[in-house]
Amino acid sequence: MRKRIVAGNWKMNLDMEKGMSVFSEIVHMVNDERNGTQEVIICPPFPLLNQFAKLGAGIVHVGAQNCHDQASGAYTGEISAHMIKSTGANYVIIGHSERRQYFAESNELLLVKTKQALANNLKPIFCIGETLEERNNGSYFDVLRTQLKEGVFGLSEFEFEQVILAYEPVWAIGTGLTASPEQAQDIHSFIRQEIENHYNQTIANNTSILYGGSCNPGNAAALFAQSDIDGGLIGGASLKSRDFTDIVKALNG
Ligand SMILES: O=C(CO)COP(=O)(O)O
Repeated sequence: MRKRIVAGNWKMNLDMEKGMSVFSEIVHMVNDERNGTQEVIICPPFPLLNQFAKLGAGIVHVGAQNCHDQASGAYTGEISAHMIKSTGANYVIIGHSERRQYFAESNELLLVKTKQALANNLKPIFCIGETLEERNNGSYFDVLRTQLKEGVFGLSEFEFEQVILAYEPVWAIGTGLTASPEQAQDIHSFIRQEIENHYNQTIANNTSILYGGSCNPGNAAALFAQSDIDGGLIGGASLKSRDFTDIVKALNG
């Protein structure tokens, strides 16, 4: 059976002191709310990974927000999947729309990054999503299909089984405009069908597909009640311990 997951993406927010304080609160609160079938993950900026991996104590897991596509070498300023793993983190977000947009990351590059992550025993949280223009001009199914086909569908079955997918419509990220539960379910069921077409039904049924984009304590329960939505990838609301924990609670049903 697939896992239900809530992951927080802190993006480039909070410093060491504030980050430690919010994360400690989250660990404490999630410990009280915990339900063994769920996975709770926080993806802070790189400098916080090691401290958080220790503090998380297996109650809240830790992931990075990006990794480099090469194992090591002369790439000033970059961080490898191996380095991330060595901090105690177990996850990495790959292909967030902000990376695709601001750092020109292509589907092909993201496939290489995903392989690097897997080679270092990091679970990739692979993001796909359409822009507002693509939603409005009706090309979004094609866009999502291409992101899957040129990206994660380049993995073997064995590799793909380690991947968590996240559907994040770009028009819903940080805008307060959430996809309705029906709109999101529609896309999630399309993604699951694409997985079945490319791999098989068992793999499709076992893949966790998270929704991301202005998810908050007020709308999380309705989104998570959809049959193909297995949790959320949370931006802004993951920076507030109470809001984030309320979203974790919404996953309990
Ligand atoms: O980009 C996101 C998570 O990766 C979503 O961000 P918001 O929840 O702030 O819209």
